[in-house]
Amino acid sequence: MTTKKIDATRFHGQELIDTPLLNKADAFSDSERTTFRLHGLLPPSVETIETQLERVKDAYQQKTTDLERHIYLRALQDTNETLFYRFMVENVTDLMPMVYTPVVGLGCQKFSEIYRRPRGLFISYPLRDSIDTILEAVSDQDVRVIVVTDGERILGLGDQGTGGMGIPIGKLSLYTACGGIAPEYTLPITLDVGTNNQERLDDPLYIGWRNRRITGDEYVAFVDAFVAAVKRKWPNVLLQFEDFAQNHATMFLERYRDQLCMFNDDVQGTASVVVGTVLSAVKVSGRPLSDQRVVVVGAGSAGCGIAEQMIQLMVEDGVDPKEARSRFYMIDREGLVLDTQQGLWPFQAKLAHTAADLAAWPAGAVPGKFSFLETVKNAKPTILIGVTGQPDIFTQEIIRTMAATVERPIVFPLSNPTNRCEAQPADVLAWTNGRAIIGTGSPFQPVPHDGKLYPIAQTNNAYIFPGLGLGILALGIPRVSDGMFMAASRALADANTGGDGSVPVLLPPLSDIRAVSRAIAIAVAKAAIKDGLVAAADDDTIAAKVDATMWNPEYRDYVAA
Ligand SMILES: NC(=O)C1=CN([C@@H]2O[C@H](COP(=O)(O)OP(=O)(O)OC[C@H]3O[C@@H](n4cnc5c(N)ncnc54)[C@H](O)[C@@H]3O)[C@@H](O)[C@H]2O)C=CC1
Ligand SMILES: CC(=O)C(=O)O
Ligand SMILES: [Mg+2]
Repeated sequence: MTTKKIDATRFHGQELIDTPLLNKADAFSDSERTTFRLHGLLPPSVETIETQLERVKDAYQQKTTDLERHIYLRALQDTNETLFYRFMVENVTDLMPMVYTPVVGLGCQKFSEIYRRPRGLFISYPLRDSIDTILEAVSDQDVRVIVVTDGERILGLGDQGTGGMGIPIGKLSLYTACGGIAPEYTLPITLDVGTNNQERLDDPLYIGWRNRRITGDEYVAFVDAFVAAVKRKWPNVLLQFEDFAQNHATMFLERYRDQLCMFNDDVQGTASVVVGTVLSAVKVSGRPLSDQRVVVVGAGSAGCGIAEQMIQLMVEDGVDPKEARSRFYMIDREGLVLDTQQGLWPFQAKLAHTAADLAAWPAGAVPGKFSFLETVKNAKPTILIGVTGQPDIFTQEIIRTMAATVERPIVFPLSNPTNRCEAQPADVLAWTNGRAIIGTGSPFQPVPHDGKLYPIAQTNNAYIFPGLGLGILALGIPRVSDGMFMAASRALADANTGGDGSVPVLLPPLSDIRAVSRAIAIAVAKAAIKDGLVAAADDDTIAAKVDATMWNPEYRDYVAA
C-alpha cells in the first residue's frame, strides 16, 4: 500500500489547473475544489487517475501517425505531468519510442512547426549577459538535474538549432519515467547559439535565434558563462551535456568534470551501455573478453568513449593495457585512424594505430591507408560497432567478411534515429545465417529467423543515465567518476537474465527499466563511496536512500500553503 503524500501549494483556481506539475484535472477532490476555488472551473464529476487514463488511452489510439502521437504526449506532459508519467510508466515499451528515439528526432526537426508552449529554458546568445537573470525565471523550482544541448549534433540528424530542445525534454522524461526522478527536479535547457542549418534559417516558423552559429572563443566563453551561472544558482545540480558536436563534447567534458557534477551522455553514457551489453554478448559468444578484437566505425564522441571504456574493461579482465588498446581499430571518414593522419583530436590520437602496428597487413588500395573493408579483412574483428549516423554502411560484404572468420559476430549498429542505423538487424541476421549477436541504438521489432524470434537489444544510453542520476541524487554524489560508469555497466549486465538461451538476450526488457535503474543507482552509489566521493554507507542505507528518492506518478493531496 502506498501512503498518500500531501503537498502544500500556494496556487489557486485557474493557476493551479494551469500548472502541469500540480494539475490533477477532474481528479481534484471535493474539499480541494473548495480550498482552492476550483468549483465551476471543473465539471462536477470527481475522477480517479485510472478513469483519466482510460480517456488518455482512447485519445492516444485515435492518433494515426507517430508525429501526432509525439505531439499528443508532449501536450499531455505540458498539461498534467502526473497523468503523463503514469501513462508512460505503465506503457514504457510502447511509449518510449514516441517521446525518445526514433520519433523525438522528427520532433526536433519539426520542433518549430509543432511548437505549442514553452518548457525549460532557452538561453540565446544575444542574452549572454543576462544568464543569471534567466535562471532566476525558474527560481521557484527545486532543480536537481539539467540536460543541456546546443542542438548542433542531434542524434544522427545534425544541426537542428533550437529544435534540439526536443532532446533535453525527451531525456528528462526518461529520468522520471525510467529512473523515478521527480519531474519537479528536472530542467531542460537549450543554449541557442544559432544554427548553420539553412532549412531552419529559411523557415519563417523557426523559433530560434536566426543567426549562423557563433564559434571559437565567443562560443566557449558563452558556455563557460552558462556553466558558471549554473554553479552559482545550483551548486549541487547534476548537469548532463547532450548532443554537442564532436569538437565540443569531449572538450567540455574535460573542462568541467572536476568543477561540478557533470557528464557527457554521448561519450560516457553510451560507453557505459555498450560495455554493459557487450558483457552479455561476450557470454553468448563463448569467446572470452580478453580474446575479442573490436572495430569501431565513427571515431567521434560516442566511438572514442566506447573504445576507452571497453579498453578499461579488458584491463580489468587482466589484459595488459597496451595489448588491450591494440585490439581496437577506429574507422572514420578516411578509413582506419592512423597516427599519420592530420587534424586528429587528442581523444582520437590516443586510439590511432601506427604503421609499425600494421606491418603484417598487406598494403591497402590507397598507399598509407586502410579502408573499412580492408580493416575488417585484416583485423578480423569479433565485435563491430557503428556510431557514424550514416545509414547502411554495414554492407552485406562487410558483414559477410567479418562472419567468415568469427563464429558469433557481435554487431552493434548504434546510430539514431532508426533511419540512421548502420544496418537493418534482419539483414545482419540473414547475412550471418542467424549467428550474429545484435544491438541497435533505436528500438527494432524482434526478427523472425529460422523459426525463432530474435530480440534486438536496444543498446541505448537510456539504460544508464536514469539510474546514474538516481544514484547521484539519492546520495548527493558531488562528481561523476569513471568508476561510476563501469559500475553501471556491470549492474546492467547483472540485471540481464539472458532468457532461455535459445536466442541471444543481451538486455533486460524495458518493462523492467525502473528496477534496472534502481540496481544501477545502488551500484553507482557504491562506486562513488569506493572512489571517496561520498561518505561510506551500508547496503541497507544506500537502498533506502535510493527508494526514498524514487518518485511514483500518483496524485498527492494538496493543502493551502
Ligand atoms: N545508441 C546510443 O546510445 C547512442 C548512439 N549515438 C549515435 O552515434 C552517432 C554518432 O554520435 P557522436 O559520436 O556523438 O557523433 P560525432 O559527430 O562525434 O561522431 C561521428 C563520427 O562518425 C564519422 N563518420 C561519418 N561518416 C562516416 C563514414 N561513412 N565512415 C566512417 N566514419 C564516419 C564522423 O567523421 C565522426 O567522426 C549518432 O548517430 C548518434 O545517434 C550516439 C550516442 C548514443
Ligand atoms: C542516444 C543518444 O544519446 C544519441 O543518439 O545521441
Ligand atoms: Mg545523445
